[in-house]
Amino acid sequence: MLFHVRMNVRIPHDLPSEETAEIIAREKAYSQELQRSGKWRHIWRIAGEYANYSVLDVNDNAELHEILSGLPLFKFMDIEVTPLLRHPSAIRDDDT
Ligand SMILES: O=C(O)C[C@H]1C=CC(=O)O1
Repeated sequence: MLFHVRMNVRIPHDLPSEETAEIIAREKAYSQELQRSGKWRHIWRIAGEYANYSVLDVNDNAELHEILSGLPLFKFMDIEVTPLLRHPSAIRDDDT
């Protein structure tokens, strides 16, 4: 199942910089591992915002929730999820 996910990040300004850097490093490793596994298909920075648009390919809603709630930055994020399905006019074979 494909989901479009918008993640808006708001890290409190008073969080110590070492802690912020450590969380961001863990976030990067977590997301890159999921990208390598094929679960996290796309990640795009939204220009001018500390936010991203991502496409995740997961088995079900429960797996999506597990992945999103496991994000090291989860507690500093607002997340919007949109379920996707193949468009009847799509011509690419690899976008199901
Ligand atoms: O920077 C972001 O958009 C937040 C986050 C999501 C994946 C990742 O590596 O960082």
